[in-house]
Amino acid sequence: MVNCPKTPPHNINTLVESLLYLKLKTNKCDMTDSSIFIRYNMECLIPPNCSSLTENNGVIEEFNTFTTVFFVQFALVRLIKELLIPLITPVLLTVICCHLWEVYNDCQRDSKSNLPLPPGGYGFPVFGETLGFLIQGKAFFDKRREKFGTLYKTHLLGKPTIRVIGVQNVKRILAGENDLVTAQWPTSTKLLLGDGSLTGSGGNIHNLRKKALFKAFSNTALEEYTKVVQSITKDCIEHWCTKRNILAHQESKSLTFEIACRVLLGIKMNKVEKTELLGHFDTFLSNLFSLPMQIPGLGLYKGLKARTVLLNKIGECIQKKEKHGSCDAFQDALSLLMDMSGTGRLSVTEIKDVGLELLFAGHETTASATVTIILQLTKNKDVVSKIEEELKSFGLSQSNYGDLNLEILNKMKYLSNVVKEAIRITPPIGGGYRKVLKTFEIDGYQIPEGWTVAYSIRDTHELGNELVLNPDKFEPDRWDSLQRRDNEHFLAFGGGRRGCAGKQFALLILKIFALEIVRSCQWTISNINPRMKILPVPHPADDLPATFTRKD
Ligand code: HEM
Repeated sequence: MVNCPKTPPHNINTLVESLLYLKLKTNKCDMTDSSIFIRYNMECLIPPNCSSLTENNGVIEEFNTFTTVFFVQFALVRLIKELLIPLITPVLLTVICCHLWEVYNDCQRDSKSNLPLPPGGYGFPVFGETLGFLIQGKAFFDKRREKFGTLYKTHLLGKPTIRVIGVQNVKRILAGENDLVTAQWPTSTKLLLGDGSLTGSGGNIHNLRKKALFKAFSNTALEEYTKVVQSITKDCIEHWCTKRNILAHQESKSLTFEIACRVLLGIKMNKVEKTELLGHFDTFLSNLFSLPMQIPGLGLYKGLKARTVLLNKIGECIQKKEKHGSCDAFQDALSLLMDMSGTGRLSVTEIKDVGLELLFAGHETTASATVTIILQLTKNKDVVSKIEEELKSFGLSQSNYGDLNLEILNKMKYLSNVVKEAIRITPPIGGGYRKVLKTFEIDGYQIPEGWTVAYSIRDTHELGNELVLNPDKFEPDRWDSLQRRDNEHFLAFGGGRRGCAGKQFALLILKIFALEIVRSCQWTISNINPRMKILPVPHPADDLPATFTRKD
């Protein structure tokens, strides 16, 4: 028999301790013999007036169950202490923080308004739903549209944001510039485009800068640009046919970058210079929507470095023009802007920022649209045939036909419809951001002062309406019947005071591109339903491998 401790154990812990102590320290007790083990414990536990252990088999059995329960409990307590608490605590803390984050953001509503905030959520503290947006792209917005409808709250790029979809509501925001809303791009976009840009300005300053741009996109200027755009496009398509196998998206970017550099800034480059500059531009563009933190290695930091290189290049162009004038037979947009600065309207810093903005606004957007044109013409052979017919009717089917001009291009209605339908079905710019100047109401919800409102072109076009039926179908002919009610369903160029400054120039580039590929080459695409990425502009994830050959 083992000596009992002087005082019998009173509770679970002491009992377990004594059992373990026994197990580990005394060799007198054979642990495989449970009866000795139980007997020892019973002797320690049973009250002194209890007769003999052997006479209390029922008690022993009861105690047997009792110790089993103890051990199970003991194991459970250890499991909870050592495994679950370290795991559960962070999850619990995250849930609490997210809840507080929701409450904090909801408190930013306009308390003077009785209207509720739209449905939706703000994601994780500080980051909001930005990471989901950057990682999932279009699927992020699709899921929310499905869940919350055409008006919802979110937290993007450091700001509580309300996303608005639908022609009428979007038009209300576009028309409300300077009254209900003002331009508000994410901090990263603002820093990268600069204070001197149109995007970064509001009120009178914005009006002045925009007026200065009118001259760069007047009909006279566009007529001059037509020849240059056509010549660059023809050379480029010729090069595609010689090369045969191309990555259509990469090549389109190279084409529109060359057009933008040449026509907008008057920069002529060799292949090496172009590749180098395009590399900087890609870095600049891919970081336009990044977290607002200037930390080495992060997007914004890289984007700002690329911006410096690009601004230096534009600065060189300005200096050259100041010394030697324009080296081209035509006046590029930068020269026209510099003319305006002669009258004291734009400073050199503004011209540089606007120059960079034009390069940004005019090159990726049109590259995205040219890829859509290639893709849609591949899928819709009947559309190609109709363009060919129209070219024939204008006597333009031969690829060696001389210079195009603005008048002919404007007369080609079917070609215009094709271009328009391409940017309806895949709008190069998905939408815009604004800051709310005073609280207003949409569909019974408040859009609070100080918040960001993001209007969506892409979702609105995708949804269609009673006039735009079958919105996922590529139907250039739909514009014949809708022509006069254009702005009721076509938002690709935005609208109001902040509508696209380069709209006519963009249409010019795209019409010339569609015309030249249809009349001079044939092509095939290996994957006609590529996965699409939406940032910075929509483009196929595989860059659209294609094979081009000359028609003749
Ligand atoms: C298919 C091609 C293009 C599309 C779909 C497009 C679309 C847009 C949209 C939707 C906006 C308004 C953004 C907002 O509401 O905040 C905009 C603004 C602007 N676009 Fe375009 N754009 C295209 C091509 C161009 C080109 C070629 C240029 C010039 C070279 C250009 C220059 C601008 C400028 C300067 C603004 C700012 C206007 C302002 O803030 O007042 N865009 N564009």
